[in-house]
Amino acid sequence: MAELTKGRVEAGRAEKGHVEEGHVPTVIADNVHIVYKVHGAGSGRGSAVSALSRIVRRTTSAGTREVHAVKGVTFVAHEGEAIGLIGSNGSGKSTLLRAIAGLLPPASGRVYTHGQPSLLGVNAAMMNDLTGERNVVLGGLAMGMSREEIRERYDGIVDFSGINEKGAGVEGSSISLPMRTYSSGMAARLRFSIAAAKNHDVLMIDEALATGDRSFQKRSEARIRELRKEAGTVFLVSHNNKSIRDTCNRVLWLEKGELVMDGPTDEVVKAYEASR
Ligand SMILES: Nc1ncnc2c1ncn2[C@@H]1O[C@H](COP(=O)(O)OP(=O)(O)OP(=O)(O)O)[C@@H](O)[C@H]1O
Repeated sequence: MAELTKGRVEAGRAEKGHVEEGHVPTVIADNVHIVYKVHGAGSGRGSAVSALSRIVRRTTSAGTREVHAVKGVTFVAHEGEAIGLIGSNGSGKSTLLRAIAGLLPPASGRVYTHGQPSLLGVNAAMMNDLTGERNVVLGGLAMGMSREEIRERYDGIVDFSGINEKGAGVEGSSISLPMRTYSSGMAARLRFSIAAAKNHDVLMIDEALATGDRSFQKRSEARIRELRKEAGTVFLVSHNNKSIRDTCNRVLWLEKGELVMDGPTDEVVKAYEASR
């Protein structure tokens, strides 16, 4: 399996003066293929007895199956773009996002990124037994903020999340309660708020907006627009076409791991909706 090549797009930076404003590349995916190897596929293959017998017979697992999740995807993302990823269930959206974040090595092809991409998933780790307050600090540190920056932005993060608002759950200051007492929506809001407090070169969001209520979604969409203005690139995976239309200026449409269409939001979403 080829190594993931994550080079900085120095060329884009170095030649910034020569590159048309707003066209500095931040992510280049060059014919990226991602293959999962699933061990223990097939009936009985996953049992301890069959694993032991394979060790004794020194055979490699006959039950290993490959899932070719992303097939030859190529695109260039630029500063200031918000790119939506759409497609049916299992079309490879999350896999492509994880590959851009450097969490999955391509079987072939390359991903070049400028700066450190941050993946904000609905499953981003939070410490359930710690209070929301402590999680803001830890999450901020994990995102690369200094303690000073976290102190400065703390109130903004909590206000943005709306965690302390009446009706968000427990009345009063929920931020001082352990995370395990939060609903999944409240936890997702806090995660988004922490990540959105920082300016990112490349921010990737996987369905995080789907969990908040409408007013939180509006705030999040506005913040994504701001992040774009601050010269970042935002990727958004969502099944909510409205969210994609309201937030993204460009859309990549994947089906069965292949890039079907790449273009302005309106055109691609229309074609996608017409195909269903
Ligand atoms: N960890 C894994 N191991 C093996 N196969 C996987 C793994 N994760 C995803 N897949 C497979 O890869 C393909 C693409 O999955 P992926 O989660 O990227 O799709 P998606 O477009 O994000 O789907 P959804 O819209 O349902 O979230 C699917 O066939 C899926 O079964």
